[in-house]
Amino acid sequence: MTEAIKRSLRHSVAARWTSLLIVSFTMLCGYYVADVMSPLKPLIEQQLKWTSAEYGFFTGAYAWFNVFLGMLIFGGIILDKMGARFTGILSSALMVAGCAVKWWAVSTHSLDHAVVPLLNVKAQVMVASLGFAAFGVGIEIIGVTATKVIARWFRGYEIALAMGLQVGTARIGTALALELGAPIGAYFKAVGAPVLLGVILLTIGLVAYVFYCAMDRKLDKTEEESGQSSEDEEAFRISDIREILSIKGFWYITILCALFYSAVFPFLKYAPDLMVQKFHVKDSWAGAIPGILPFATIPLTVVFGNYYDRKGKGASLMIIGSLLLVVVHFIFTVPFLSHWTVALAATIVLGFGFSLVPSAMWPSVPKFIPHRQLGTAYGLIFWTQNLVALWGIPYLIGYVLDRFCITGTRVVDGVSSPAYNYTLPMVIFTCLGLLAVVFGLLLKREDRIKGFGLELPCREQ
Ligand SMILES: C[C@H](N)C(=O)N[C@@H](CCCCN)C(=O)O
Repeated sequence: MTEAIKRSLRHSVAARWTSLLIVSFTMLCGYYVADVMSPLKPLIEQQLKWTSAEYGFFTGAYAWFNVFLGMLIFGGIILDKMGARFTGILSSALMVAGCAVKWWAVSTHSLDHAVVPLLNVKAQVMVASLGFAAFGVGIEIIGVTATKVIARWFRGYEIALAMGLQVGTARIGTALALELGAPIGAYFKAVGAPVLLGVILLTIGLVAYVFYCAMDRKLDKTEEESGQSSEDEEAFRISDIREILSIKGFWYITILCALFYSAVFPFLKYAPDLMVQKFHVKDSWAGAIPGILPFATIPLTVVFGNYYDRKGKGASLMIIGSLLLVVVHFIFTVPFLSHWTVALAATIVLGFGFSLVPSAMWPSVPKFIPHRQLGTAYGLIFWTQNLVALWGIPYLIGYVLDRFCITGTRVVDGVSSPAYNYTLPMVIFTCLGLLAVVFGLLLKREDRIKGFGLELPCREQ
């Protein structure tokens, strides 16, 4: 056997980075579609006559199947049992199909005036929501798949930088959606236009993933030939779930993830309104300051990922990131700090927190979970995050706002809407951040006891 055959493909710099490029591109397309409807809310209300409640119903659909049908848990298990090729193609195809259904629903007139019996929901809203729910399964499972793919190719190399680059690239998709969604919709005078662009992008992403599959097959072959398949290739057993759940560090990182993202993702959904209600930003500029966040995180995630690879300190980075979150939310809580420059400065600091934690959290999991169980482990983490951060907390904040925070009525261009005091929701976000710090500290202590190596560099020196 020649030396060239003996070496696994993952030792090739070009192959490693090409695989990262491909899966990151597929993720970018997914993140574009995940966020493209947010800047279209006014157009949706004007053209499709959806109410805010209907828009909220649609937005929440993202997590329906993931959370209530446990699709993320099954997705993680399928990934460990069937591999990245099968799972990646399946989830990419699901994203395309879900987005196509959503596009059809918002573009057709055949659903006009139809209502779903018993549920009393407009048929158009329901079909678009079902499409978005299917897309939600696809994007979350491809997220788990991409993370495991990167962990496999970059083990012992620049794993945190690679995961940071993947997250940073995906955030370009978010930024494109926020920046381009409304202008494309306005140019074509159609909500469906930027959604159709999403279908096209996702189809290209699927084709790109098919190319990745060829590399993955080649990686399997070279790993086999070089005798490196070892425990990675052992079949996944259902009893592995028990094993994963018996690791205290796994619980700490899962809870930290749920708390941290609960203080970021739902906050971002309400941030434009907070800017208007507390910082007296004009309605038309509501999204300008929160919109800075994805841009700030693109380079920072990469910088912190690189730092973790070279210097380590993963648990400390997660604690610092969570602390920054507490500071930012506390600033947003203080009633007299209401100048827009405060909001701008706080959002930039939030960008640091929102980069520090993801750059350190995702590459830390392979330090204490064996590769063959990684899909299931990430699936369980994503499921908990979907349940708490993407479904439970947004619902709680909406309830708290309606029940306890209405202070009067605002009238803009002759249209009246409730005026809110955001102090209580911001106290909730601050507490979530504080709890994230506590679980970060617990994780660091567990790391010291068990020696996971979270404070050590990821890259073999
Ligand atoms: C929303 C999704 N479940 C999520 O957690 N996304 C993370 C990145 C996770 C992928 C890590 N390779 C995010 O910060 O967007």
